[in-house]
Amino acid sequence: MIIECQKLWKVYGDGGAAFGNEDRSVQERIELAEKAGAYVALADIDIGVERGETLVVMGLSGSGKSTLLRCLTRLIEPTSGEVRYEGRPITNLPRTELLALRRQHMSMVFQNFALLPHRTVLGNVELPLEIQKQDARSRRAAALEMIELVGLKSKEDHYPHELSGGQQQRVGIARSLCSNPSLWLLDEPFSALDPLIRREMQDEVLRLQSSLAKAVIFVTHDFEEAARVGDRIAILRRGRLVQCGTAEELVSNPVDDYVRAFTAEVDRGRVFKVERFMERGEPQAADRLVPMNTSLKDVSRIFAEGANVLAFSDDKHQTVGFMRREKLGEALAAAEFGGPF
Ligand SMILES: Nc1ncnc2c1ncn2[C@@H]1O[C@H](COP(=O)(O)OP(=O)(O)OP(=O)(O)O)[C@@H](O)[C@H]1O
Repeated sequence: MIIECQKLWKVYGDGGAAFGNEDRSVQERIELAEKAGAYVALADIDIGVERGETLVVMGLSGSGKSTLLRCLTRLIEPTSGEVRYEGRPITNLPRTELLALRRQHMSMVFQNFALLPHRTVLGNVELPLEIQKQDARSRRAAALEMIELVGLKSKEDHYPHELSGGQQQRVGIARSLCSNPSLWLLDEPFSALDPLIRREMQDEVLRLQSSLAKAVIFVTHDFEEAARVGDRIAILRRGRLVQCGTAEELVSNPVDDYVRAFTAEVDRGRVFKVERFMERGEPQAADRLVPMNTSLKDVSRIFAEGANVLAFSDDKHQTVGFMRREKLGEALAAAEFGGPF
């Protein structure tokens, strides 16, 4: 794991010590603390993210998403529990070491872009390396590379106000990646963008993640976004981790109505992979071979383009299943309404 926490609590205000009695249940401890006048923002959270993995954190406003992100980097000090970076506890790391760890290995993208208005694109992107006291030449080279990577080549000398919202967030992304962090944190990075640009930016994150393989924690309110960018989704409710799993698991097996409400509006064809609907084995003939983790929606598109039989492969490119065009309707109905498959 790049970053993980165990039994993480953040309790604000007076009477916080009341939660500390581990003989009691988590719920009792929350009630004790709140009776004593404290506010429990995070209660007993265990979670971690591996290299190359994107964990999405979701929950209603005030459920503790930003607090969790900040406690993991100790931008907010946890009240109790352990945080480990690459297996090493950082909960008691001295201030200077913590700062160095953050600068070198962690970075964050914010909802409001947080760019410096009087600096150019280049000036903004190279800032983290300037803080690390890298020499001007090498930081400029690294920043230009990042600017190109996020598709803003030729905009190096522009100022933030000369850019669209989407472009400004690309600058935020380039800046956050410039120091080559292992842990990439994105706190509702696209909420201020309109839906089309938002999708484009989600694709951008997917593209960058597939080549850079960071450990990513991505906070969002939007389940469609979570399903698109996340390998796993963690749902928080009033500081507690209610459920953590793939989008498909949360949609097909929500633990309670709170989780169900998050997934209710989602396009299930996009979330469900064809793997659960395909017939096992090899077809006699197929028009195309497609990975079995393709969404049912994308499979429908391929059928719509004229295919009659599709074969599906596992991650070793072996054919493991197939689907005939006439089975698609049944699969889509099962995805939407449940049923045999
Ligand atoms: N310094 C503080 N003192 C007391 N309570 C706080 C403090 N900071 C945050 N809180 C409370 O902790 C809870 C969690 O806040 P947090 O910002 O993590 O929520 P969030 O899920 O990120 O919400 P949003 O989606 O609105 O950003 C909120 O109820 C908030 O009011």
